[in-house]
Amino acid sequence: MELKELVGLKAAEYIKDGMTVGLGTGSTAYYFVKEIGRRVKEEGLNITGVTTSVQTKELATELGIPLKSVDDVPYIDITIDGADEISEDFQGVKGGGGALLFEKIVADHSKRIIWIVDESKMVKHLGAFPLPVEVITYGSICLFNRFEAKGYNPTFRKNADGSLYLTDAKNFIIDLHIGEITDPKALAEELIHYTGVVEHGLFLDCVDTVLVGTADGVKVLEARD
Ligand SMILES: O=C(CO)[C@H](O)[C@H](O)COP(=O)(O)O
Repeated sequence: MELKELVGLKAAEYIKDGMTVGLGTGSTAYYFVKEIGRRVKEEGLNITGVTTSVQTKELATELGIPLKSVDDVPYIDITIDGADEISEDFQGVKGGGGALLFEKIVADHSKRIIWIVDESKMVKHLGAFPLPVEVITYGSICLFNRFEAKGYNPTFRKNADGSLYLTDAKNFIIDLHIGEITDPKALAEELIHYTGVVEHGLFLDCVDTVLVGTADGVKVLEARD
């Protein structure tokens, strides 16, 4: 079994009847959502899902998982999502799949967050993976130029056909190729203050548990210990 599937199935064990569950986005979260769909159908699992992207909403709907908008629940009990990089001190980069904005809104509304990754995502310091920044389309070239002047090596995210990628909220993504991020908190603070930046992919001090798929099985890392 693929490591992504292994952690996706393991994560589903954390879901109990009656929970409101944040459903993440990406190829790892896919296996989790599929398993939740199976349990809803075959075992009568009674949960309410809150999705983090149009892609996950379509999958969850197809699987028959009851859904609500994040605006219609008082809180989310637990959110299971993927990540692109997780540092030794449990800071994360997300948004490789383009869903960082909705993922962060759902994360902010969640009592517990579990990230599911294969071991290739666990790093000493963040920065090998490009850092996504979601920006409104108006003025995005001005922002791009400012990032370039800062030495952040920006690139506009594009689709396979070369057109500019649009997020679910109809914004652009500028990926920053910064290299090692020595002070993620300072960078997060800087990025969010550029006019036109909607959100960035630094997810700091938010994860509770990380499930890491390894060749020897799933490792459970508690971030708050
Ligand atoms: O943040 C994300 C989407 O915006 C994903 O969780 C992240 O990109 C990991 O995806 P995958 O499990 O496919 O590697």
